[in-house]
Amino acid sequence: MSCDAIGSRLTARDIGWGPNAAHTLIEKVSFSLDAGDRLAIVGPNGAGKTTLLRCLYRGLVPTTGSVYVDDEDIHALPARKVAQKIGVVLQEMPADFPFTVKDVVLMGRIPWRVGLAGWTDADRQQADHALEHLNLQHLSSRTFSTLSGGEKQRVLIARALAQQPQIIILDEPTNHLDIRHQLEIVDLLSSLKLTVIATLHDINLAADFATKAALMQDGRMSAFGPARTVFTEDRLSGTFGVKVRKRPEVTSGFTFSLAAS
Ligand SMILES: Nc1ncnc2c1ncn2[C@@H]1O[C@H](COP(=O)(O)OP(=O)(O)OP(=O)(O)O)[C@@H](O)[C@H]1O
Repeated sequence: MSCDAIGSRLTARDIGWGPNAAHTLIEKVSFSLDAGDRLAIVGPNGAGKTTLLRCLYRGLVPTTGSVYVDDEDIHALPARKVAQKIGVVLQEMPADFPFTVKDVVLMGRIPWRVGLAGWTDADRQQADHALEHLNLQHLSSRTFSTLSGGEKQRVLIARALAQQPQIIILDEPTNHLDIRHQLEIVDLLSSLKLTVIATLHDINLAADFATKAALMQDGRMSAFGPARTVFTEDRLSGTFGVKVRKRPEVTSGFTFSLAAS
């Protein structure tokens, strides 16, 4: 079942991308994840986090460098093969989607479909399992576009799980969620054996969730490593230009305030 799937290794080597030769948005990004790692990417608005994610899931072809999943260069693989390995949950929500929740989750099975065959029993089981995992069974017949932002987000995560990927990439997955659902999603992602890569704006949530962390600043990955070594007062204040204090009694208890000018 989707929740028992094992993650893959992912290696990014010297990734760079820009809309044209004179304009680079990310440069020389290199890092390596072991199977089952959970990477939190944090950084200021416009630092290049989403652009990096796009290169990692083959949404953009990097202008330099390569991305490997278990030694296979994803940009040399057909899109369908990559979709069998990497599930993606993006920030943009389809606004007017005339499908039920169950239909949307079943769409996660498209990379596994053979020819024009309809959904198989295995497809339906995977979709049901993902719906259960996200506590969404009661919404399965609702039209997706009638859901709240938080409910939509959970459906899109269920769709990614139904895809049975080894790696799941999420762009600000807790954005639309209230605090309880934020914690539930982070808990769920942490309970998977998959390799997970997520951009997050909440540093404390990121510190709780991540085995590895990366700081992005001005298109560069300025720090990467075990979360506890990356999330330090000095590094965070240098990256965000704010005063950062760590509360010693809590593992992930950072407080933030504007630095005196
Ligand atoms: N196709 C593009 N052409 C030109 N500029 C772009 C393009 N895509 C993104 N940008 C710009 O590149 C910068 C980085 O964007 P990106 O979305 O990767 O940042 P981010 O770190 O994810 O930001 P946020 O935290 O605000 O979501 C931004 O200034 C953005 O406007």
